[in-house]
Amino acid sequence: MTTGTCETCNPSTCDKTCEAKGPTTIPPHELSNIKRVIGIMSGKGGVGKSSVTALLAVALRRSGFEVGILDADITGPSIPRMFGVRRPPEGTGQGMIPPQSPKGVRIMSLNLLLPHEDDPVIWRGPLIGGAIKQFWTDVIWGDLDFLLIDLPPGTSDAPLTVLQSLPVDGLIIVSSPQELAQMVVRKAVKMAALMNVKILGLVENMSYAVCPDCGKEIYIFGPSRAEEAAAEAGIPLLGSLPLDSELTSLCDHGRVEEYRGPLLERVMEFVKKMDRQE
Ligand SMILES: Nc1ncnc2c1ncn2[C@@H]1O[C@H](COP(=O)(O)OP(=O)(O)OP(=O)(O)O)[C@@H](O)[C@H]1O
Repeated sequence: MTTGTCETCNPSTCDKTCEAKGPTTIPPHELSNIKRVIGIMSGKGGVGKSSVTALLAVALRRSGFEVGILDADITGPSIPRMFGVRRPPEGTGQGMIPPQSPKGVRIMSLNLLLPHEDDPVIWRGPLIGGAIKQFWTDVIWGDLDFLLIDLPPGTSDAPLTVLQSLPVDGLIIVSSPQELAQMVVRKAVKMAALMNVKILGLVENMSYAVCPDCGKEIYIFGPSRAEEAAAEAGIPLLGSLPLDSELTSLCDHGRVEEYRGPLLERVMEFVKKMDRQE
């Protein structure tokens, strides 16, 4: 790899540990003033990465922060649906103004540009990477305290584009209690290390269910491995989240901002832990 051109670099074989990463990050739109960029990543699909992104946005917004979500999960976008946002961004001569959720979270997702929400996006890697970069360079995010990036699962082209081209301040890794998910956490952690991106911590989602009658915690997928997985990967554990069918239902109906259940308090705690790390 030569300094300044890490676009085509393979970080797992590059011996320079991405020292070119700094110079190649691209500037945001000139009318965007973003204080912190946080990526939400998972080693594998379906562990609740988008739900954790949405809850983080809700928690931050309720704490009075200006928040945006860049949905980089181009082929499987779910953020607009969770927030009930269908309006496309407003195009101006200068760029795109992202639509806002009812509570004021600014959202940009490819789904907002498609004629129908269920139209598939059958794109190859370079096109996907190009779209993600445009959501950074061509979207007028305005003044944001936090831009959350919902990354596609795994360690493929799209997360690589984000980590190489956008100035990500920290990553949150979402996992579920199954052993397989732990193995892929280690992959995600190694990728972040290769890209020199700080990991803010691990969140174990769907860790347990709470019995509605007696309040007992039931470990459906077996005992939580969150502490063990975080220690093994050498990253802080932000916490474990229970299963809550109210969250599923509100996400399905575009009303995640109305959620007031137990996961939100936990996510508020992550936010405080993240702040203490700064
Ligand atoms: N803690 C939870 N309690 C109840 N339902 C949950 C929880 N976390 C996620 N879900 C539900 O599980 C499903 C998958 O979640 P989500 O879309 O957030 O996963 P993901 O990891 O982003 O998936 P993908 O890999 O497709 O991007 C959704 O229907 C969501 O509402």
